[in-house]
Amino acid sequence: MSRGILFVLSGPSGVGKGTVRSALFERDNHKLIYSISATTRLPRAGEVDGVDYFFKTRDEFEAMINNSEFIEYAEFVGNYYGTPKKYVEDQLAAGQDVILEIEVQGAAQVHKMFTDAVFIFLAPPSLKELRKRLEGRGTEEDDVIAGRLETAIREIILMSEYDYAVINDDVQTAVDKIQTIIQAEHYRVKYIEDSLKNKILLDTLGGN
Ligand SMILES: Nc1ncnc2c1ncn2[C@@H]1O[C@H](COP(=O)(O)OP(=O)(O)OP(=O)(O)O)[C@@H](O)[C@H]1O
Ligand SMILES: Nc1nc2c(ncn2[C@@H]2O[C@H](COP(=O)(O)O)[C@@H](O)[C@H]2O)c(=O)[nH]1
Repeated sequence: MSRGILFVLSGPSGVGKGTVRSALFERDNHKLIYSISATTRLPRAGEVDGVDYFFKTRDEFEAMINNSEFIEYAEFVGNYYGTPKKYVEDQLAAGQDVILEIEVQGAAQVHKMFTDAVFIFLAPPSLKELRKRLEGRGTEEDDVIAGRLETAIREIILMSEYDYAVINDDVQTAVDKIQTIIQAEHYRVKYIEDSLKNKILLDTLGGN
């Protein structure tokens, strides 16, 4: 069985990564597995431990860092965020595609470790629209929104390091594009089974 493909969806806070991922999963019949991150951020209203995030204290998170339990982790506007290693590695080994929804420092760490991973940058149509989305979500105080917008400028500059860039103007259009990327990645020559290559060659030589 061939390994699954690791997809990394990154982009500034508030661009719509979670919204686009949920819409993608509604269409995808869960062929793609979402990796739930750990964070020291406090849960927002309605967020559930083990569904949205694994919510940790700073001490718990730092113990996980010391035990090498993360593929990557980063500090983002005052909180830790990280991707638990075991779940992702188990799913990939079982042939499942996995998607990470993470900020850019973490994506850069994944890039070093997983050379076959596919990196998609979700971009806002403009910084003005990004601010509108962050304010409209209403989950952060003004000072945190300001910190996230300041970070967004540095993140958008890094877009050129990614394999693909998708502008999230309209959610369904962004999902169409990401679905196309996922499908295309499966047609890479390196994923064609040797048995299929042999069959093509043998059929040709047999003259049938
Ligand atoms: N294409 C879009 N057009 C208009 N609003 C959008 C669009 N996509 C997402 N939104 C809205 O923008 C806000 C932020 O979206 P979302 O929470 O999915 O962003 P995010 O990138 O996952 O944020 P974070 O990184 O902070 O978790 C939400 O209120 C969402 O409804
Ligand atoms: N490097 C990582 N970044 C992560 C991870 N999980 C989420 N994130 C990103 O953090 C910011 C803030 O998230 P929020 O839920 O507080 O709005 C956002 O860009 C997320 O994508 C992770 O495991 N590693």
